[in-house]
Amino acid sequence: MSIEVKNITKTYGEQHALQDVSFSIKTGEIVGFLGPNGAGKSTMMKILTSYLPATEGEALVNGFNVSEEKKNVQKSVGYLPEHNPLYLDMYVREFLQYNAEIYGIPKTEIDTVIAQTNLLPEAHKKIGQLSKGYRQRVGIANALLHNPEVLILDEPTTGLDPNQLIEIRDLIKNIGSKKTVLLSTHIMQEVEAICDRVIIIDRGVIVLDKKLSELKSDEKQIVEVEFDYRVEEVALQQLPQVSAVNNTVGFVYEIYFNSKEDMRSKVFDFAHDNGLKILQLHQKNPTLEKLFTQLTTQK
Ligand SMILES: Nc1ncnc2c1ncn2[C@@H]1O[C@H](COP(=O)(O)OP(=O)(O)OP(=O)(O)O)[C@@H](O)[C@H]1O
Repeated sequence: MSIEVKNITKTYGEQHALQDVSFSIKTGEIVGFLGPNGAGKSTMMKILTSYLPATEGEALVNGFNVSEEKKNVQKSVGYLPEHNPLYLDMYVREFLQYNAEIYGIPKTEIDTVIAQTNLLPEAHKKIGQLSKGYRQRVGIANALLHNPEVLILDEPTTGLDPNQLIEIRDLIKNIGSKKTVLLSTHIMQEVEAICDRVIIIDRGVIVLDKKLSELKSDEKQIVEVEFDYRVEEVALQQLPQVSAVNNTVGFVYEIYFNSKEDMRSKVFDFAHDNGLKILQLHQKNPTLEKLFTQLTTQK
């Protein structure tokens, strides 16, 4: 096991941030830690990186106890905190070099992580001059410097534009093929795009822990599409096996299909036949959406 959490409770004064939380993550898994604001995601991640002590319970990372073997835990974990702390006046390479020196990491690793995170075209710039997406890459490169077995990423894609979002998701997926990854998010699509498994937490309590493959609905799917122009909902309802169409915002539509087959190609053909351009197109898992709403809505 890469991560083992056993009955962790964390209180801040009167505030119960985590209550009797247990889960384990196998080596090589990419797990999404999903929950609404204030659910306890960052608190759990800080405990797993030995940054915060738990009030009760025990956690092991890479076999090391987070409260008793902090050094070994930190060697095993790469951590990207929620507000990615960077020195904006430093150049990318200088920043990575600075951190490598502090932790006694050979200089050769700098080129490795720059290549791994596709930072090379921006590596000569000051961090303050980089886009948010590239700053996230610097944060991830920094987390990878000591070649840790486990990566803990706290909301790695918050605030990114759609292109950067796709790039960072691809990067995490790629890294996840070699390492164990725990990433927090409050975006369901994120989990579907990147993760093997989802753990949903709400008000400090785990309310669901399942593999995504177990959650996939066989008969239903939602296709979310953004066109470059307005489309009548009735026109989309003519697509095969449509049960409902919902214009969520602007030219973005959710199309509910009763079908096992991937219906994105049908939506693509529809756009082509009607002279429309597709700006975004993806499938959503109605089961996960429904579960998230059911499990995290204030009772
Ligand atoms: N240092 C602190 N002192 C007091 N309360 C805190 C502290 N840090 C977090 N909390 C509280 O603990 C709860 C869990 O917070 P946490 O930041 O872990 O949630 P989160 O799921 O990461 O939220 P978000 O998605 O908004 O980042 C919240 O109610 C928060 O206000």
